Amino acid sequence: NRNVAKALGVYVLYILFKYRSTAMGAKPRKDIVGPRGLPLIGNVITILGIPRNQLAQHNAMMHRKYGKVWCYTVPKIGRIIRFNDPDILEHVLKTNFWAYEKGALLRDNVSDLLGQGIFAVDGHQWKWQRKLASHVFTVKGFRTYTSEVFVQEGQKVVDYLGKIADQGRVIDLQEVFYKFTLDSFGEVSFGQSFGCLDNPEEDVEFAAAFDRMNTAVFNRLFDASWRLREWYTGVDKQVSRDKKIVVDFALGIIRKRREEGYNKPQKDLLQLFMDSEGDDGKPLSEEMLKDLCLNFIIAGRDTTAQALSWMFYLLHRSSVNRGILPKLVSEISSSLGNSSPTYEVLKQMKYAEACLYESLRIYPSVPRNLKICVQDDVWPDGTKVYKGESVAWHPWAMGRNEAIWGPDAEVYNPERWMTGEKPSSSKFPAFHTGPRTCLGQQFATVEAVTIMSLLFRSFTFELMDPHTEPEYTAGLTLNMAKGLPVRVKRRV
Ligand code: HEM
Repeated sequence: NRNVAKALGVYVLYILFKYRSTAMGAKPRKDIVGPRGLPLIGNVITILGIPRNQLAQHNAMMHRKYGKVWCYTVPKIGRIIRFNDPDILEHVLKTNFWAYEKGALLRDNVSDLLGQGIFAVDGHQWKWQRKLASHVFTVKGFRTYTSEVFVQEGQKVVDYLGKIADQGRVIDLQEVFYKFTLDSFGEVSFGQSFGCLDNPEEDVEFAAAFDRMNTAVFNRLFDASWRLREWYTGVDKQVSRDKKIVVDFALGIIRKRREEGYNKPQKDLLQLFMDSEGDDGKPLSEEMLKDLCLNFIIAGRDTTAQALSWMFYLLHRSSVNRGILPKLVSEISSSLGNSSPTYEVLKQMKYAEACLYESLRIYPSVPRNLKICVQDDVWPDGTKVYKGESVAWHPWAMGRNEAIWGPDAEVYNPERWMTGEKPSSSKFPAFHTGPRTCLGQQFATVEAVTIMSLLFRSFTFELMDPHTEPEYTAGLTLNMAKGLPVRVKRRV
């Protein structure tokens, strides 16, 4: 009837007026700057128009235009407030930690890959997993065990690169680092390597499946209708197949361990978790053991391999300060000589650590991040954040921000880390900060310093293209799209 039609018309006009420049559902706000959006859909068209591998650059450009806090709106997610400031980061990730969560939307998008593991969950679920995992990392002997694994797997890389050097071949160093970190993780997590370095020229099924899932999951974060898209394109079937490969692998190892028991002197991650209790005082379920181990592999494999790749790029690119590499090589030879690296010696190699962290400042393996506000909040600069709004920060943009790092922010200068006063984790958030800070920072640092020591002690490297910055792939982490082709020579 006419009255209903009239009421509907008025309602539509009201909605169109209310959401004239924001996505439907996002609270319209005049107190915060950002690009004007379209009625009902907000800024979604602009966002989708940004090439996925240019998100970091785009975000840095927007901060230059709008300052340290700006926002946009998209359907389903609502308002996303972006910031680029250590004080705000400290507030969001530390001071007012409980006011922000990863949220159900993220959990839903990534559940195929992360299940109910530590990375994906919030609140009580996260708290007890964090407590358990933190305990495992401080178990006596775990550090020694892991550094022995790094040396053992690193030696395989040295043997392989020796052959490549003798053949005069060009090699993708990033791929070698992926194999090294995955095999090391296999040993550390499950007491068995994935075998990538035993036959480095061949693909390993687990790694290939894992990589495809990673890409599929990342693409979901940009697409509210991903279920439909994946069904239409058949990606859903591929994801199911890949998930089965990854999950069967992990469950197979867990079941075998249950049947055969464990009698090695050093416990791997799986055994440490199997010997622990859940928050209900009972042993962990198979499902939880699988999620925990897979979350650790996800956390540590790509991040560390990429950090190594970007560091090798920065150390060899044409614009590098020529004094850095000789200083690093000299520290390696004076600390190690010809002996095998040990945890204690590696921890003393401060210049090697500085080279790694300086690289992570410019190329953080996790370049962007986002949380959902679950309690209204006010930031130190006065910005109001309402429940349901998302907040996002960009370690990539923060590392290049002159207001944070000074006019030479874009220069690779490990000396920044040698002054005795380390930058706070809010200024350098490559490993996150606050209660959810990375549990594997020491692990990753020792792993990276081990492999770089072994490699620089035996080889020299030459980039095939030292003048061009490698392109990134669209992904949760900063992968080089075409790898890092290098020529390797034996050091004379
Ligand atoms: C260069 C290497 C690494 C970088 C740059 C890095 C960075 C990060 C970042 C940014 C987070 C926060 C992610 C988020 O919650 O959104 C994180 C969390 C985490 N990382 Fe790392 N990570 C590295 C290596 C590792 C390694 C080797 C391990 C394991 C041995 C590890 C274990 C974890 C775990 C368990 C968490 C989750 C902590 C929690 O939610 O309470 N990471 N890492």
